[in-house]
Amino acid sequence: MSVFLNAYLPDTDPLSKKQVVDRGLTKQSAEAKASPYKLIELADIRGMVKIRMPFSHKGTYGHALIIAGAEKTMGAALLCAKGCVYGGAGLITLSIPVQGLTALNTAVPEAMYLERSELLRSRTLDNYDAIGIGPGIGRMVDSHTIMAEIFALKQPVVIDADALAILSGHPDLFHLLPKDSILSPHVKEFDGLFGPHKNWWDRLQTARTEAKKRGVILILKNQYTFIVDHEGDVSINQTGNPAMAQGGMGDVLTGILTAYLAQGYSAKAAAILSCYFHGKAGDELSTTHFNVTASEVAAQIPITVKSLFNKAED
Ligand SMILES: NC(=O)C1=CN([C@@H]2O[C@H](COP(=O)(O)OP(=O)(O)OC[C@H]3O[C@@H](n4cnc5c(N)ncnc54)[C@H](OP(=O)(O)O)[C@@H]3O)[C@@H](O)[C@H]2O)[C@@H](O)CC1
Ligand SMILES: Nc1ncnc2c1ncn2[C@@H]1O[C@H](COP(=O)(O)OP(=O)(O)O)[C@@H](O)[C@H]1O
Repeated sequence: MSVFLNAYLPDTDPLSKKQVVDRGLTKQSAEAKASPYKLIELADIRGMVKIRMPFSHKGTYGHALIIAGAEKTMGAALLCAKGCVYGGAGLITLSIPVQGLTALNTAVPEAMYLERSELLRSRTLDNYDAIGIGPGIGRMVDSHTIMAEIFALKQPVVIDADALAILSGHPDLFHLLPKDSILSPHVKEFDGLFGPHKNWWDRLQTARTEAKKRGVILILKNQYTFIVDHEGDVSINQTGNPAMAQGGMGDVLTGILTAYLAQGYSAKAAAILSCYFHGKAGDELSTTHFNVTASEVAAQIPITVKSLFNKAED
């Protein structure tokens, strides 16, 4: 029986009711009329995860830099760092305001610290395999200059939360965004970037056009999260549940995304795997928890990934 796109949207419109969704990312690709809308299935995920190899070491899994946090939103930075640690990056450095240093050393001792002022020192940014920026940065001093320096590296970067707001206010900067970057807006952030939309169908069409035009991955977050790629294809993530509707959940996702990029996954694979495991971790926790915290989701990630290799069911 066919599945239609409207089942995955929170509102109604006439067009999504007619749009068929393919089950699985590759099953229909050989057919002439493959749908641009595809459900992410467990079998897709199994084929994408790289196993951890004998003799590998921390250097094998990449060095991630997270730029996050402000005095009153240091929690966002710590949650993002936790997402990155549990997401499996080999080394993690967190650039936060100095007031957060004790909290960092206490809550996430695996992560190293980089002074904000160091970010603009020559060649500092060259030391990292992946950079994620945004959770809780608020009105970070020098944000425009720092983002311009990061973009000048011409490497994919993960952009979330307040960094999206900075892009919304600076089209010149948005224009410089490196190809293969990952943007992870929720609906309000998405409309902040691209203007208001009358419904989710329209929003998805804008996402497809913009992702193609800019050569980036757009992760439009919701109960069902849409991962829109450079071809304008939309991978629909089905994991996740309302127990996860709590502050900081997106900050953890940003950390996981940065961890997967640092580990050498393509931007699209990083986006698909991160969204799948983030939601799946929340699903596993919700079997015993009425609501789940962002910290718990982060800590569940390695367990969720490991269980992929233990279970044969689909
Ligand atoms: N512990 C910490 O330090 C934390 C720090 N954080 C950090 O703080 C910064 C600002 O975060 P923020 O929550 O104040 O603003 P933002 O996320 O833009 O929301 C504004 C309004 O948009 C809406 N809305 C949001 N999501 C939606 C959705 N999925 N679907 C639909 N609507 C949605 C909602 O409006 P409503 O629908 O309630 O009218 C909401 O009130 C940011 O950097 C973040 O990383 C947080 O992560 C929390 C933990
Ligand atoms: N009802 C839900 N079902 C599935 N996933 C959810 C639900 N509510 C929130 N999430 C997930 O939690 C994350 C929230 O991100 P975001 O709004 O940026 O949070 P924050 O800014 O508090 O970190 C997204 O990944 C979203 O998919």
